[in-house]
Order: sequence, then structure tokens, then C-alpha cells
Amino acid sequence: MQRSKYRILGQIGQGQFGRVFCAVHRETGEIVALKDLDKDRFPTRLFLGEFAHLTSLKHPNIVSCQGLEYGKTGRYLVMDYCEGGTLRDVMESEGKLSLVHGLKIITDVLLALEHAHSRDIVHCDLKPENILLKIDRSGWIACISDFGIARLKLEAGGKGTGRGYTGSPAYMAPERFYAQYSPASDFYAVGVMLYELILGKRPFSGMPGELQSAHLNQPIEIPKSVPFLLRSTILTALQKLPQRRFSCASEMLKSVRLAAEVLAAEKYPTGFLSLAPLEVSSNDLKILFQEPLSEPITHLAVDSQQVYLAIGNRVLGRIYASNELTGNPVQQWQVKFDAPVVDLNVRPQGGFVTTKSHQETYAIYCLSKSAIDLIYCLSGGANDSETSELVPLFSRNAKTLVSAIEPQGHWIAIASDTPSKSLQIFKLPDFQSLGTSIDSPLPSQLIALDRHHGLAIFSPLEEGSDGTVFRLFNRRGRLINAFLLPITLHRITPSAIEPYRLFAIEKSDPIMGVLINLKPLKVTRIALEIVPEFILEREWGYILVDRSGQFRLLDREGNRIGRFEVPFPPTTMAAFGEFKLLVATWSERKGMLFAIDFQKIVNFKKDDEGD
Ligand SMILES: Nc1ncnc2c1ncn2[C@@H]1O[C@H](COP(=O)(O)OP(=O)(O)OP(=O)(O)O)[C@@H](O)[C@H]1O
Repeated sequence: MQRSKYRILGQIGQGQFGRVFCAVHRETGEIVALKDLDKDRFPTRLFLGEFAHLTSLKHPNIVSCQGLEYGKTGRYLVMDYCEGGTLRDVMESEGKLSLVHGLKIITDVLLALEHAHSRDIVHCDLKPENILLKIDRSGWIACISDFGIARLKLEAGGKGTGRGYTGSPAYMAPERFYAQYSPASDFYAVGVMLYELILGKRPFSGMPGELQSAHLNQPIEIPKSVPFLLRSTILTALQKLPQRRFSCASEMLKSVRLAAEVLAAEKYPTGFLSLAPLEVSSNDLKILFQEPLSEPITHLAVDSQQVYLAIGNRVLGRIYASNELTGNPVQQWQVKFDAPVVDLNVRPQGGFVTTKSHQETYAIYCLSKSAIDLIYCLSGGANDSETSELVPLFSRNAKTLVSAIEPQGHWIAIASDTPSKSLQIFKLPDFQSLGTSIDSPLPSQLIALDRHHGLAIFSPLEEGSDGTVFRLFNRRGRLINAFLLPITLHRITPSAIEPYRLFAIEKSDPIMGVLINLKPLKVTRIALEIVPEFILEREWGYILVDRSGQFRLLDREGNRIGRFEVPFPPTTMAAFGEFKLLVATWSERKGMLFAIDFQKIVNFKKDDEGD
């Protein structure tokens, strides 16, 4: 792939006939899927013939084929990239799909079929693995992939599959077992998917032979609890004789749309499919200590045995005998700054504190061990000290300043609206300039990914528009790639465990969380049930809390694994140990700092659950 226009970001899948990669165009930054088609199975003559056919299909709900790419290692189909994964992925995870979204996906699939069938192209191998999802602000857009490929497989099939038909028997219409197909075969497959979306299982299961016999002979049973119009849509689509099914895609589309409209009018519970209420037992929550507060804590951070607490323009440090943070601290210190603390981050060098004065001066300080020892010494061991002893590493007059410190504290990226809109990278701890990119608009957030790269995030893209632009930069400040997600995100939380993974909240629908894997690009939406105010990452997953003190625990894939609540609104929190939290609350001039152990609340899903 040396001379290829594309740089491969990673493998995203493996089909029967080859691997699929996520790749980025070296010049435009466009993200595409490269599908490697095995030369032996798809001889050039057969392949090129079908290729012309494939590229003729252009529709918003069809994964379009942009061209062919020849690389060192083979020949690739260049396809539109669908970052939301497959319908199968979404079906298998709880809380990621509502009935409304499910019906929208079926509608999208039927729109695509309407277009393809009008050009005499039948898919022949529809199944949730071939429905790829793109994300936009209205939710998922479904796109059918592999149009034409199924036919190719049919021709290459005798050699490739060792059976008389190709495709997945679970979704195959009866006639397909006799190698016959028509548009009605596609409606049958859509009927099976609709059944599966609503009932959480397929109408028939078993070995291929059993499935064949069931599709051919066994009647379909649908529980009476399924609304009538949906039931009749599925029953028509799953008729054994093709001529008894819908006569065309638009007829089935009409039927699905009508069912969806009636459901909406009847206020049928259209919430998240398979999202059972989570048991909550606050008795399982262990309070390790609590202390009343006379002022609100705005920032909290824990660094093994040391806790940093920011209150107004002070930062307090408490050093404990162990990282259990129990008992009285063995040492305490306090630093008073000229201006309120607006950011506090802990890195191996110590605590990095950003303050912002009313005159719009930002200053960044490092509370390194030696600085703290000096403060402690100068104050004669007293719990107070003035900033005059602490020189900021950096200061700047600006209305807005955003920064990010590399996880190991090697560099800091800073962008501000003045003096000029630029992104600057400084080496830490001496603040030596590593590089500057001029003319970069002011990002809404900066994220340090790893030792060499960071992300500048522009969200919203422009005032009043939807979308988030992610621009990768290196530590010399050079902006490398950019890509756009058509949803506006906020509270974007980087990961200390997997650098190229982010967790964010959708601005227009803040009970939706979004998990983003950047390499290769994969976006997963998650129903959160709360509007998170703070998000913390742990090795096992995420801790989220809303304004009122409702907590949710998610595993790394976004599945809910626990919930609890605290009685007052939290102002900040920090995690320590595996399942412990420091939470500061404040309401009506009263507050509390407490440490809790929530290990007993966490209920990890077993691997075999839900199978
Ligand atoms: N255009 C695309 N955008 C994003 N991911 C894709 C794209 N095409 C394929 N994938 C990913 O690659 C995986 C394999 O795709 P592929 O179409 O080769 O095989 P399949 O449909 O799963 O199986 P089969 O070979 O039986 O058709 C998919 O499940 C999906 O996760």
C-alpha cells in the first residue's frame, strides 16, 4: 500500500471474502472503508463486470462504492465509511436502539431497496451484518452494504462456500434455498430483521438444515402483544410464496410507516429496546468518610496518596499515609492564588493549576513536589501560603483559553483567542515552545491523546450549525487530519487507558452518550437515562453523574452496570482505587465532601448473558 492514496488506520472487519479496513485519504482527510477482495475468488474479469454495476447505485441509504484502489498487497474496493458499525452490533447491545430508531432503520433499508429494485438489482443477502450505520443528529441512518457482492458470491459461490446457496440461512426466503431470487426475497429478509428488532430473536433458529426446513414449512408465530400493524407487516413479508409478499418496496415502506405513525399516536412505549430498569440499592453504597464544607469545592483530583481540592482561589493538598485515603492526612498544605482556579489536572510532575482573573488573565502553575515542600517550609509547616512564592509557568491575557496536558506531562497544548488564534505546544515543565500552528480557529476543547498527538475539537462547527470537527495535531503543532461527525458533542472525555477513545454527550439530546474510537473510527450511541454533568473514566468503564446526584456506571462498551444516587447536587468528583469516589456537594450554602465505595453496586455482565 506504499503508493496508495490512503493511509490505513486499522482493520474493522473480516467477511467471508476478505478483510475490511478503515483508511484516511492522505490529502483530503476523508475516511473510507477499503474492502479487500480475494483475487482467487473474484477473478478480475468477473470483478470488473460487477464493479460497473456497483458504482451505478447511488442512494443515501446505500453504501456507495467510490472506486478501486490498487495497493502493494492487493486490490481494494473504496467504499463510503459507516462509523456506526453494523445493525448486528447495535442489536446485540442493550440501550442502544429505541423502537423509533429501529423502525427508522427498516424504513431506510426499504428506501434503498426501492432504488435498487427499480434498477433490477436484488441484494440477495440482506442481514443485520450488511446494514451499516452512519450517525447524524436525528439518530442512525442505515445504509445497505454489499449490493452486487452477493451476486458475485453467487457466481463464485460453488468454489467458496461449498453449499448450493450463499447468504445467511437465518434471513433466507424459502425460494432462495432453490437458488431462485426476486425482489420479494429481499422483503422476506427485511421481515426477519423487523421481527428480530421487535422481539429480540429471529423467527427460526437452529442448524442450516433445520432453518431451511423451518423457512419452507413452519408457520410464523408473533405474540399478540406486538401491535397489530407491525404484526401484519411482518406476516406479509414472511409469506412462504414470494407472490404473496409485498409487491414492491414502496408497498412495504407504506406499511411500516403507517405502523410507526399509529404507534406514535397511540403513545406505544417506544423507549429503548431491551433496556430493563436497573435495580438500585443504596444499602450497598459504603460511605468511607464525610465532612461538612463551608465553601463549595470546584475541582478535585487524586494522585495516589495525595488529594487536591480547589476552593475559590485556593488549592488545598492533603497527603495520606496510604492510597486508601483514610484517617487523618499526614501532611496538609494550602496555596492561595491571585485569581480563582478554573482547571486542575494531576500529572507525574504534580498538580497543574489554571487560574483566571477578572482582568481576563490566565495563569498556569505547577504544584510540583519541590514547590509544595518549599511552600510548606516557607509557611513554617502552617497550612497556608501566598502565591508570591509561586511563579506561574505561563500567563496570558485572553477572553478564552483552552489547554490540554499530555497524560505523562511531556507537553501542554494551548489555544486562546488572543493574541492571535493559534495553537501552541510547549514542552513541560520548562514551557519551551515546541511548535505553533497559526491561523487555527479557536477550538472548543483540546485533548492530548498520547506522547505525539493531540486533538483540537471544534463543536459546534459554526454558530447555529450541527457537527463536530476533530483535527489531529502532532506535538510540533502541525494539524494533520480532520474529520467531521454531523452531531454536536460536548463534555468530550479522553481516555487515559485507550488514548484513541473518547466519551462524549450529544448536545441536542443530552441523555445520549457517544463512544468514539478514533483508530479505526467507530461511533456508538448509548442511552444514558441521565444528563451527565461529570464523567470519569476507570479501567472497567465510566462513572457519570447528573446535576441532581444520580450516578450511572457503564462498562467500557457503554452497557449499564450500576446506579446509585447522592442526596445533594455534586460540584465535582474524583475517583480513586478501583471503585471509590470522592464527591463534593453544595446546595443552599451547605456542602459535604464524602468518600464512597461503590464496589458492591457494580454488576458486570457475564459474557454468556444475552446469548
Ligand atoms: N463501508 C463500511 N464502513 C464501515 N464498516 C464496514 C464497511 N464495510 C464493512 N464494514 C465492516 O466490516 C465487516 C465485514 O464486512 P463484510 O461486508 O466483508 O462481511 P460481512 O457482510 O460481515 O460478511 P459476508 O462476507 O458474509 O458478507 C462488517 O461487519 C463491518 O463491521
